[in-house]
Amino acid sequence: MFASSTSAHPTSPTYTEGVVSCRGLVKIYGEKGTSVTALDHVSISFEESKLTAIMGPSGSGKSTLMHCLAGLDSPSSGEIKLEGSEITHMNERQLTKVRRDRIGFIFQSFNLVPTLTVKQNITLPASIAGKKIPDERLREVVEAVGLTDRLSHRPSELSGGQQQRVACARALVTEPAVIFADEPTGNLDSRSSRQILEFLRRAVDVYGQSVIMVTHDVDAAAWADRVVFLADGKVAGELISPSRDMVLDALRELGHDTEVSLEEQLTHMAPSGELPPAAAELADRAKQILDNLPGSVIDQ
Ligand SMILES: Nc1ncnc2c1ncn2[C@@H]1O[C@H](COP(=O)(O)OP(=O)(O)OP(=O)(O)O)[C@@H](O)[C@H]1O
Repeated sequence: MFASSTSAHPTSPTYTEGVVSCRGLVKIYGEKGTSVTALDHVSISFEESKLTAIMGPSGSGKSTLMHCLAGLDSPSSGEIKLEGSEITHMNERQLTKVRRDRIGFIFQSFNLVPTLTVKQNITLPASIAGKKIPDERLREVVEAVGLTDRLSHRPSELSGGQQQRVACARALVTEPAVIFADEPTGNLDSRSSRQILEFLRRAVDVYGQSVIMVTHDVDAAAWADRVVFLADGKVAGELISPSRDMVLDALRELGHDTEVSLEEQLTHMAPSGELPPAAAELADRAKQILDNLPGSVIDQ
């Protein structure tokens, strides 16, 4: 099943130490009898200055992996290294410092402070750490997200896309070792999603940032340098420099094609008018049901 990583077939990732890596990571929630193994011996490494997408069906462990790697949740066993330092045995104070100084977060729900202005939101993590962001750096990042004329606005005065751009600027401004993005485009329309993905791409290509993004969105994944697939708490394969079609094929090969909604497939229907697989299957099923109905029902 696994072939060349530049084809549509996902390959098994090899383990080498990157900006973030984990080895033998296990996360079990709950007590014996009712326990859930969310991560089942995951070993994976994320290279510096790359945009990596993590995909997989609901419940496959994507958020758990991201939360463990970011020091927001503690694994049951295994090791996690951030920039070469083992974080699994750090105490809460050390972890807080690592999260504050070396990690940027972008969440689906933006997580902005409503009473603060855009500028204050962007500089908040640095202010809490008692650091001043150099004016030049702030100007550069604010310009990159296109918010120069919105700095004194409150989040409620911004669109969803603009709010997520504030969250992106906040994550980037302190130049963290890695930015974790949990479904960063999940709440956005396609235009705003594109702006966020363009921004994340630039953060990697221009600023050399490392971004790890959980997504269900095939289009978002196609912006990544690498897509890692999870299934049942395990790494199921990966793609390097994937196209949208490669991601779709890999999801199908891994048996995850239910992740691609019919609506999404219809949006990308081939110009020839050919039905995408899920729509064709649905049409077939509808036809079978109609064919098997008694004539009187159809005539009514
Ligand atoms: N706090 C928790 N307590 C108990 N079980 C949990 C907890 N968090 C996650 N799980 C379980 O762990 C498994 C992995 O969950 P996780 O949220 O990591 O999956 P996911 O791939 O991110 O899913 P989704 O795409 O739906 O967000 C699931 O079976 C989930 O029910």
